[in-house]
Amino acid sequence: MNLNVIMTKSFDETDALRSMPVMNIAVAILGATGYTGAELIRLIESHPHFEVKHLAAHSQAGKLAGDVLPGCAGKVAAMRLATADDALPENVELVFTALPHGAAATSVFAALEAGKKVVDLSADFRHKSHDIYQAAYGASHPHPELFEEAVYGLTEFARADVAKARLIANPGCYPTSTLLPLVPLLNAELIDTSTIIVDSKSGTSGAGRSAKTDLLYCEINESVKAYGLPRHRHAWEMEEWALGFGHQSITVRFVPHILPMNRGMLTTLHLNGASTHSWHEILTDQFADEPFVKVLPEGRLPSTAGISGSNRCDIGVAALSDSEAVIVSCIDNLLKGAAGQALQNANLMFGFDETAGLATHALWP
Ligand SMILES: NC(=O)C1=CN([C@@H]2O[C@H](COP(=O)(O)OP(=O)(O)OC[C@H]3O[C@@H](n4cnc5c(N)ncnc54)[C@H](OP(=O)(O)O)[C@@H]3O)[C@@H](O)[C@H]2O)C=CC1
Ligand SMILES: CC(=O)N[C@@H](CCC(=O)OP(=O)(O)O)C(=O)O
Repeated sequence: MNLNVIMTKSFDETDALRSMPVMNIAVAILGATGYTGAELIRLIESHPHFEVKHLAAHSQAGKLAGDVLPGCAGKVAAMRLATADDALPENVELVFTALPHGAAATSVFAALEAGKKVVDLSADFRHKSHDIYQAAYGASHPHPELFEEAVYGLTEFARADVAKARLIANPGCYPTSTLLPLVPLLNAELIDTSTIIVDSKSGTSGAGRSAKTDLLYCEINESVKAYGLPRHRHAWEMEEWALGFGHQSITVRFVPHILPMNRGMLTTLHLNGASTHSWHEILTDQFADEPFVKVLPEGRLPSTAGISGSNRCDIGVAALSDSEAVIVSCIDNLLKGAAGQALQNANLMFGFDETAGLATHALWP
Protein backbone atom coordinates (compact mmCIF):
# COMPACT_ATOMS: atom_id res chain seq x y z
CA MET A 1 0.00 0.00 0.00
CA ASN A 2 1.38 3.35 -1.02
CA LEU A 3 1.48 5.86 1.83
CA ASN A 4 1.95 9.56 1.43
CA VAL A 5 1.79 12.70 3.49
CA ILE A 6 -0.63 15.52 2.71
CA MET A 7 1.41 18.53 1.61
CA THR A 8 -0.83 21.51 2.21
CA LYS A 9 -4.30 22.53 3.29
CA SER A 10 -5.47 26.06 3.66
CA PHE A 11 -7.47 25.40 6.82
CA ASP A 12 -6.71 25.41 10.56
CA GLU A 13 -6.11 21.68 10.62
CA THR A 14 -3.09 22.08 8.33
CA ASP A 15 -0.51 21.13 10.92
CA ALA A 16 -2.42 18.08 12.08
CA LEU A 17 -2.92 16.89 8.50
CA ARG A 18 0.65 17.49 7.51
CA SER A 19 1.93 14.70 9.68
CA MET A 20 -0.97 12.33 8.95
CA PRO A 21 -0.23 9.43 6.59
CA VAL A 22 -2.92 8.99 3.90
CA MET A 23 -3.45 6.60 1.01
CA ASN A 24 -3.13 7.86 -2.53
CA ILE A 25 -6.40 9.04 -4.02
CA ALA A 26 -7.61 6.55 -6.65
CA VAL A 27 -8.47 8.25 -9.94
CA ALA A 28 -10.48 7.24 -13.00
CA ILE A 29 -9.98 8.78 -16.44
CA LEU A 30 -12.86 8.43 -18.89
CA GLY A 31 -11.72 9.22 -22.43
CA ALA A 32 -8.24 7.95 -21.64
CA THR A 33 -7.36 7.25 -25.30
CA GLY A 34 -7.78 10.86 -26.42
CA TYR A 35 -5.14 13.59 -26.35
CA THR A 36 -6.29 15.17 -23.08
CA GLY A 37 -6.89 11.76 -21.48
CA ALA A 38 -3.36 10.68 -22.41
CA GLU A 39 -2.00 13.93 -20.96
CA LEU A 40 -3.90 13.28 -17.72
CA ILE A 41 -2.35 9.81 -17.47
CA ARG A 42 1.12 11.31 -17.93
CA LEU A 43 0.55 13.97 -15.25
CA ILE A 44 -1.06 11.65 -12.71
CA GLU A 45 1.62 9.00 -13.14
CA SER A 46 4.11 11.43 -11.63
CA HIS A 47 1.72 13.00 -9.09
CA PRO A 48 2.59 12.51 -5.41
CA HIS A 49 -0.98 11.82 -4.18
CA PHE A 50 -3.16 10.70 -7.10
CA GLU A 51 -2.97 7.26 -8.65
CA VAL A 52 -4.54 5.98 -11.90
CA LYS A 53 -6.88 3.09 -11.02
CA HIS A 54 -9.37 2.99 -13.86
CA LEU A 55 -9.24 3.93 -17.54
CA ALA A 56 -12.14 3.99 -19.97
CA ALA A 57 -12.49 4.56 -23.70
CA HIS A 58 -15.14 4.12 -26.39
CA SER A 59 -14.18 2.54 -29.73
CA GLN A 60 -10.92 1.26 -28.18
CA ALA A 61 -12.53 -0.24 -25.06
CA GLY A 62 -11.34 -3.77 -24.29
CA LYS A 63 -7.77 -3.10 -25.47
CA LEU A 64 -4.73 -2.54 -23.28
CA ALA A 65 -3.85 1.13 -22.73
CA GLY A 66 -0.27 0.52 -23.90
CA ASP A 67 -1.52 -0.89 -27.21
CA VAL A 68 -3.33 2.30 -28.20
CA LEU A 69 -1.29 5.00 -26.43
CA PRO A 70 2.27 5.13 -27.78
CA GLY A 71 3.38 7.41 -24.95
CA CYS A 72 2.15 5.14 -22.18
CA ALA A 73 4.53 2.96 -20.14
CA GLY A 74 4.76 0.98 -16.90
CA LYS A 75 1.80 -0.48 -15.01
CA VAL A 76 -0.73 1.85 -16.65
CA ALA A 77 0.22 0.44 -20.08
CA ALA A 78 -0.98 -2.97 -18.87
CA MET A 79 -4.41 -1.68 -17.77
CA ARG A 80 -7.40 -2.85 -19.79
CA LEU A 81 -9.68 -0.07 -21.04
CA ALA A 82 -13.25 -0.19 -19.76
CA THR A 83 -16.10 1.67 -21.44
CA ALA A 84 -17.33 5.01 -20.09
CA ASP A 85 -20.63 3.28 -19.21
CA ASP A 86 -19.04 0.60 -17.00
CA ALA A 87 -19.48 0.95 -13.24
CA LEU A 88 -16.65 2.82 -11.57
CA PRO A 89 -14.56 0.93 -8.99
CA GLU A 90 -15.72 1.68 -5.46
CA ASN A 91 -12.32 2.91 -4.28
CA VAL A 92 -12.13 5.61 -6.99
CA GLU A 93 -12.72 9.04 -5.44
CA LEU A 94 -11.99 11.33 -8.38
CA VAL A 95 -13.12 11.04 -12.00
CA PHE A 96 -11.75 13.05 -14.90
CA THR A 97 -14.14 13.02 -17.85
CA ALA A 98 -12.16 13.74 -21.03
CA LEU A 99 -15.01 12.84 -23.38
CA PRO A 100 -16.51 14.71 -26.34
CA HIS A 101 -19.03 17.33 -25.30
CA GLY A 102 -22.51 15.88 -25.47
CA ALA A 103 -21.20 12.45 -24.41
CA ALA A 104 -19.65 13.64 -21.14
CA ALA A 105 -22.83 14.75 -19.33
CA THR A 106 -24.22 11.23 -18.79
CA SER A 107 -20.92 9.94 -17.39
CA VAL A 108 -20.57 13.00 -15.15
CA PHE A 109 -24.08 12.41 -13.78
CA ALA A 110 -23.37 8.71 -13.12
CA ALA A 111 -20.05 9.46 -11.38
CA LEU A 112 -21.69 12.02 -9.08
CA GLU A 113 -24.51 9.57 -8.32
CA ALA A 114 -21.83 7.03 -7.36
CA GLY A 115 -20.43 9.54 -4.84
CA LYS A 116 -17.29 10.60 -6.76
CA LYS A 117 -15.87 14.06 -7.30
CA VAL A 118 -15.65 15.00 -10.98
CA VAL A 119 -13.50 17.28 -13.11
CA ASP A 120 -15.14 17.48 -16.53
CA LEU A 121 -12.86 18.61 -19.37
CA SER A 122 -15.71 18.87 -21.85
CA ALA A 123 -17.95 21.88 -22.35
CA ASP A 124 -21.04 20.16 -20.93
CA PHE A 125 -21.22 22.08 -17.63
CA ARG A 126 -19.54 25.38 -18.52
CA HIS A 127 -22.78 27.33 -18.96
CA LYS A 128 -25.34 28.35 -16.38
CA SER A 129 -28.31 28.64 -18.72
CA HIS A 130 -29.81 25.94 -20.88
CA ASP A 131 -30.65 28.52 -23.56
CA ILE A 132 -27.01 29.54 -23.88
CA TYR A 133 -25.88 25.90 -23.92
CA GLN A 134 -28.38 25.19 -26.68
CA ALA A 135 -27.35 28.26 -28.69
CA ALA A 136 -23.66 27.32 -28.48
CA TYR A 137 -23.96 23.54 -28.92
CA GLY A 138 -27.19 23.17 -30.93
CA ALA A 139 -28.50 20.42 -28.69
CA SER A 140 -30.50 20.04 -25.53
CA HIS A 141 -28.71 18.94 -22.37
CA PRO A 142 -29.61 15.76 -20.46
CA HIS A 143 -28.73 17.14 -17.00
CA PRO A 144 -29.28 20.89 -16.77
CA GLU A 145 -30.15 20.41 -13.09
CA LEU A 146 -26.37 20.23 -12.47
CA PHE A 147 -25.62 23.61 -14.10
CA GLU A 148 -26.06 25.56 -10.88
CA GLU A 149 -23.77 23.33 -8.86
CA ALA A 150 -20.92 23.08 -11.40
CA VAL A 151 -17.99 25.38 -10.65
CA TYR A 152 -16.34 26.95 -13.70
CA GLY A 153 -12.73 26.16 -12.88
CA LEU A 154 -10.70 29.07 -14.18
CA THR A 155 -8.51 28.41 -11.18
CA GLU A 156 -6.92 31.82 -10.64
CA PHE A 157 -10.36 33.43 -10.23
CA ALA A 158 -12.26 30.58 -8.57
CA ARG A 159 -10.03 28.99 -5.92
CA ALA A 160 -12.42 29.11 -2.97
CA ASP A 161 -15.31 27.59 -4.95
CA VAL A 162 -13.07 25.01 -6.62
CA ALA A 163 -11.81 23.79 -3.23
CA LYS A 164 -15.40 23.05 -2.09
CA ALA A 165 -16.71 21.68 -5.39
CA ARG A 166 -18.09 18.25 -6.25
CA LEU A 167 -18.16 19.08 -9.98
CA ILE A 168 -15.70 21.23 -11.89
CA ALA A 169 -16.47 22.45 -15.40
CA ASN A 170 -12.92 22.80 -16.67
CA PRO A 171 -12.69 25.85 -18.96
CA GLY A 172 -12.12 25.63 -22.70
CA CYS A 173 -8.63 26.28 -24.04
CA TYR A 174 -9.52 29.40 -26.05
CA PRO A 175 -11.52 30.93 -23.17
CA THR A 176 -8.66 30.24 -20.72
CA SER A 177 -6.13 32.08 -22.87
CA THR A 178 -8.59 34.95 -23.37
CA LEU A 179 -10.05 35.39 -19.90
CA LEU A 180 -6.82 35.29 -17.89
CA PRO A 181 -5.56 38.65 -19.24
CA LEU A 182 -9.01 40.12 -19.85
CA VAL A 183 -10.69 39.72 -16.44
CA PRO A 184 -8.37 42.02 -14.43
CA LEU A 185 -8.76 44.79 -17.02
CA LEU A 186 -12.55 44.39 -16.99
CA ASN A 187 -12.49 44.65 -13.21
CA ALA A 188 -10.45 47.84 -13.53
CA GLU A 189 -13.19 49.17 -15.87
CA LEU A 190 -10.61 50.25 -18.44
CA ILE A 191 -11.82 48.34 -21.51
CA ASP A 192 -14.26 49.37 -24.21
CA THR A 193 -16.51 46.31 -24.10
CA SER A 194 -18.45 46.93 -27.32
CA THR A 195 -16.37 44.69 -29.64
CA ILE A 196 -13.35 42.83 -28.35
CA ILE A 197 -11.37 41.14 -31.10
CA VAL A 198 -10.00 37.76 -30.05
CA ASP A 199 -7.69 36.23 -32.66
CA SER A 200 -6.46 32.76 -31.63
CA LYS A 201 -4.20 30.11 -33.07
CA SER A 202 -4.27 26.52 -31.89
CA GLY A 203 -2.06 23.49 -32.41
CA THR A 204 -3.73 20.54 -34.11
CA SER A 205 -4.11 18.46 -30.92
CA GLY A 206 -6.81 20.99 -30.00
CA ALA A 207 -9.07 19.22 -32.47
CA GLY A 208 -8.72 15.85 -30.70
CA ARG A 209 -7.51 12.47 -31.89
CA SER A 210 -10.44 11.19 -33.90
CA ALA A 211 -9.91 10.74 -37.64
CA LYS A 212 -11.23 13.61 -39.75
CA THR A 213 -10.38 14.51 -43.35
CA ASP A 214 -9.64 18.15 -42.55
CA LEU A 215 -7.03 17.05 -39.98
CA LEU A 216 -5.02 14.86 -42.37
CA TYR A 217 -1.33 15.70 -42.67
CA CYS A 218 -1.69 17.19 -46.17
CA GLU A 219 -4.59 19.38 -45.06
CA ILE A 220 -2.75 20.80 -42.03
CA ASN A 221 0.93 20.79 -42.91
CA GLU A 222 2.39 24.04 -44.35
CA SER A 223 -0.94 25.76 -43.94
CA VAL A 224 -2.82 28.02 -41.53
CA LYS A 225 -6.57 28.36 -41.68
CA ALA A 226 -9.35 30.18 -39.87
CA TYR A 227 -12.48 28.25 -38.98
CA GLY A 228 -15.56 28.43 -36.77
CA LEU A 229 -17.09 31.60 -38.26
CA PRO A 230 -19.52 33.26 -37.92
CA ARG A 231 -19.61 32.31 -34.23
CA HIS A 232 -17.51 29.61 -32.61
CA ARG A 233 -19.08 27.96 -29.50
CA HIS A 234 -16.32 29.43 -27.29
CA ALA A 235 -17.56 32.99 -27.97
CA TRP A 236 -20.54 32.28 -25.66
CA GLU A 237 -18.18 30.88 -23.02
CA MET A 238 -15.89 33.93 -23.14
CA GLU A 239 -18.82 36.34 -22.84
CA GLU A 240 -20.49 34.42 -20.02
CA TRP A 241 -17.35 34.27 -17.87
CA ALA A 242 -16.15 37.79 -18.69
CA LEU A 243 -19.41 38.77 -17.00
CA GLY A 244 -19.02 36.15 -14.26
CA PHE A 245 -15.50 37.14 -13.21
CA GLY A 246 -15.09 40.60 -14.76
CA HIS A 247 -18.62 41.85 -13.94
CA GLN A 248 -19.12 43.43 -17.38
CA SER A 249 -21.06 42.41 -20.47
CA ILE A 250 -18.78 42.16 -23.45
CA THR A 251 -19.16 41.27 -27.11
CA VAL A 252 -16.34 39.23 -28.61
CA ARG A 253 -15.47 38.81 -32.25
CA PHE A 254 -13.61 35.52 -31.95
CA VAL A 255 -11.69 33.98 -34.86
CA PRO A 256 -9.86 30.69 -34.18
CA HIS A 257 -7.15 29.32 -36.48
CA ILE A 258 -5.54 25.89 -36.68
CA LEU A 259 -1.79 25.55 -37.23
CA PRO A 260 0.61 22.75 -38.14
CA MET A 261 2.06 22.28 -34.66
CA ASN A 262 1.17 19.52 -32.21
CA ARG A 263 0.36 21.64 -29.16
CA GLY A 264 0.22 25.26 -28.12
CA MET A 265 -2.16 28.19 -28.36
CA LEU A 266 -1.52 31.88 -28.97
CA THR A 267 -4.32 34.40 -28.47
CA THR A 268 -4.08 38.04 -29.56
CA LEU A 269 -6.56 40.48 -28.04
CA HIS A 270 -7.12 43.77 -29.89
CA LEU A 271 -8.47 46.17 -27.29
CA ASN A 272 -9.69 49.75 -27.06
CA GLY A 273 -10.03 51.50 -23.73
CA ALA A 274 -8.48 54.02 -21.39
CA SER A 275 -5.06 54.46 -19.73
CA THR A 276 -3.55 51.58 -21.68
CA HIS A 277 -0.07 52.50 -20.45
CA SER A 278 -1.15 51.30 -16.98
CA TRP A 279 -2.34 47.89 -18.18
CA HIS A 280 1.01 46.17 -17.95
CA GLU A 281 1.31 47.16 -14.30
CA ILE A 282 -2.28 46.11 -13.53
CA LEU A 283 -1.69 42.63 -14.97
CA THR A 284 1.75 42.31 -13.37
CA ASP A 285 0.29 43.13 -9.94
CA GLN A 286 -2.70 40.85 -10.42
CA PHE A 287 -0.59 37.80 -11.22
CA ALA A 288 2.55 38.56 -9.16
CA ASP A 289 2.01 35.60 -6.80
CA GLU A 290 0.53 33.18 -9.30
CA PRO A 291 2.58 30.04 -9.92
CA PHE A 292 1.31 29.56 -13.47
CA VAL A 293 0.59 33.01 -14.89
CA LYS A 294 3.59 35.05 -15.95
CA VAL A 295 3.32 38.61 -17.24
CA LEU A 296 6.41 39.25 -19.31
CA PRO A 297 8.49 42.44 -18.88
CA GLU A 298 7.32 45.38 -20.98
CA GLY A 299 8.37 45.04 -24.60
CA ARG A 300 8.38 41.24 -24.59
CA LEU A 301 5.76 39.04 -26.20
CA PRO A 302 5.22 35.33 -25.50
CA SER A 303 5.65 32.34 -27.81
CA THR A 304 4.14 28.87 -27.73
CA ALA A 305 7.64 27.38 -27.56
CA GLY A 306 8.15 29.23 -24.29
CA ILE A 307 5.25 27.49 -22.52
CA SER A 308 4.95 24.14 -24.30
CA GLY A 309 4.81 21.23 -21.83
CA SER A 310 4.17 23.56 -18.87
CA ASN A 311 0.95 24.60 -17.13
CA ARG A 312 1.83 28.28 -17.66
CA CYS A 313 0.00 31.13 -19.30
CA ASP A 314 2.47 33.78 -20.46
CA ILE A 315 1.12 37.25 -21.18
CA GLY A 316 2.65 40.14 -23.14
CA VAL A 317 1.20 43.65 -23.20
CA ALA A 318 1.77 46.33 -25.86
CA ALA A 319 0.14 49.75 -25.51
CA LEU A 320 -0.23 51.23 -29.01
CA SER A 321 -1.59 54.57 -27.85
CA ASP A 322 -3.44 55.86 -24.75
CA SER A 323 -6.60 54.17 -25.97
CA GLU A 324 -5.44 51.09 -27.91
CA ALA A 325 -3.52 48.00 -26.87
CA VAL A 326 -2.66 44.51 -27.99
CA ILE A 327 -2.33 41.69 -25.48
CA VAL A 328 -0.87 38.33 -26.43
CA SER A 329 -1.27 35.24 -24.27
CA CYS A 330 0.11 31.73 -24.74
CA ILE A 331 -0.87 28.43 -23.18
CA ASP A 332 -0.31 24.77 -23.94
CA ASN A 333 -3.82 23.74 -25.03
CA LEU A 334 -3.37 20.27 -23.49
CA LEU A 335 -2.09 21.65 -20.14
CA LYS A 336 -3.36 25.04 -18.91
CA GLY A 337 -5.98 24.65 -21.67
CA ALA A 338 -7.15 21.21 -20.49
CA ALA A 339 -5.42 18.47 -18.45
CA GLY A 340 -3.06 20.78 -16.53
CA GLN A 341 -5.79 23.12 -15.33
CA ALA A 342 -7.94 20.03 -14.57
CA LEU A 343 -5.19 18.72 -12.28
CA GLN A 344 -4.64 22.18 -10.76
CA ASN A 345 -8.35 22.16 -9.84
CA ALA A 346 -8.24 18.57 -8.57
CA ASN A 347 -5.31 19.46 -6.31
CA LEU A 348 -7.43 22.18 -4.71
CA MET A 349 -10.48 19.89 -4.39
CA PHE A 350 -8.42 17.42 -2.35
CA GLY A 351 -6.46 20.00 -0.33
CA PHE A 352 -3.11 19.35 -2.00
CA ASP A 353 -0.53 21.88 -3.09
CA GLU A 354 -2.09 23.48 -6.18
CA THR A 355 1.11 22.98 -8.16
CA ALA A 356 1.58 19.27 -7.33
CA GLY A 357 2.43 17.28 -10.44
CA LEU A 358 2.48 20.35 -12.70
CA ALA A 359 5.45 21.89 -14.48
CA THR A 360 6.19 25.61 -14.46
CA HIS A 361 9.13 25.09 -16.82
CA ALA A 362 8.49 24.48 -20.48
CA LEU A 363 9.88 21.65 -22.56
CA TRP A 364 12.37 23.81 -24.41
CA PRO A 365 13.83 23.81 -27.01
N1 LIG B 1 -7.74 18.77 -27.21
C1 LIG B 1 -7.73 19.91 -26.52
O1 LIG B 1 -6.81 20.73 -26.64
C2 LIG B 1 -8.84 20.21 -25.58
C3 LIG B 1 -9.94 19.39 -25.42
N2 LIG B 1 -10.92 19.71 -24.54
C4 LIG B 1 -12.11 18.86 -24.38
O2 LIG B 1 -11.74 17.66 -23.71
C5 LIG B 1 -12.54 16.58 -24.18
C6 LIG B 1 -11.59 15.52 -24.75
O3 LIG B 1 -10.85 16.10 -25.81
P1 LIG B 1 -9.71 15.32 -26.60
O4 LIG B 1 -8.91 14.54 -25.64
O5 LIG B 1 -9.06 16.31 -27.47
O6 LIG B 1 -10.62 14.33 -27.47
P2 LIG B 1 -10.17 13.07 -28.33
O7 LIG B 1 -11.04 13.06 -29.53
O8 LIG B 1 -8.71 13.06 -28.50
O9 LIG B 1 -10.57 11.84 -27.38
C7 LIG B 1 -11.91 11.56 -27.09
C8 LIG B 1 -12.01 10.43 -26.07
O10 LIG B 1 -13.38 10.15 -25.81
C9 LIG B 1 -13.72 8.85 -26.25
N3 LIG B 1 -15.01 8.93 -26.97
C10 LIG B 1 -15.21 9.30 -28.26
N4 LIG B 1 -16.55 9.29 -28.53
C11 LIG B 1 -17.17 8.91 -27.40
C12 LIG B 1 -18.53 8.69 -27.05
N5 LIG B 1 -19.53 8.88 -27.93
N6 LIG B 1 -18.81 8.29 -25.79
C13 LIG B 1 -17.84 8.08 -24.89
N7 LIG B 1 -16.52 8.27 -25.17
C14 LIG B 1 -16.20 8.68 -26.41
C15 LIG B 1 -12.59 8.38 -27.13
O11 LIG B 1 -12.48 6.96 -27.00
P3 LIG B 1 -11.94 6.02 -28.21
O12 LIG B 1 -10.56 6.49 -28.55
O13 LIG B 1 -11.95 4.66 -27.61
O14 LIG B 1 -12.92 6.17 -29.33
C16 LIG B 1 -11.40 9.12 -26.53
O15 LIG B 1 -10.93 8.42 -25.40
C17 LIG B 1 -13.48 17.16 -25.25
O16 LIG B 1 -14.71 17.50 -24.67
C18 LIG B 1 -12.73 18.40 -25.70
O17 LIG B 1 -13.60 19.34 -26.25
C19 LIG B 1 -10.83 20.81 -23.74
C20 LIG B 1 -9.78 21.67 -23.86
C21 LIG B 1 -8.73 21.46 -24.82
C1 LIG C 1 -8.26 23.24 -33.10
C2 LIG C 1 -9.66 22.87 -32.64
O1 LIG C 1 -10.42 22.29 -33.38
N1 LIG C 1 -10.00 23.22 -31.41
C3 LIG C 1 -11.28 22.94 -30.80
C4 LIG C 1 -11.33 23.60 -29.47
C5 LIG C 1 -10.65 22.84 -28.42
C6 LIG C 1 -11.60 22.06 -27.60
O2 LIG C 1 -11.40 20.90 -27.41
O3 LIG C 1 -12.70 22.69 -27.15
P1 LIG C 1 -13.16 22.73 -25.65
O4 LIG C 1 -12.10 23.41 -24.91
O5 LIG C 1 -14.45 23.48 -25.64
O6 LIG C 1 -13.42 21.39 -25.12
C7 LIG C 1 -12.46 23.50 -31.56
O7 LIG C 1 -12.37 24.58 -32.15
O8 LIG C 1 -13.54 22.90 -31.44
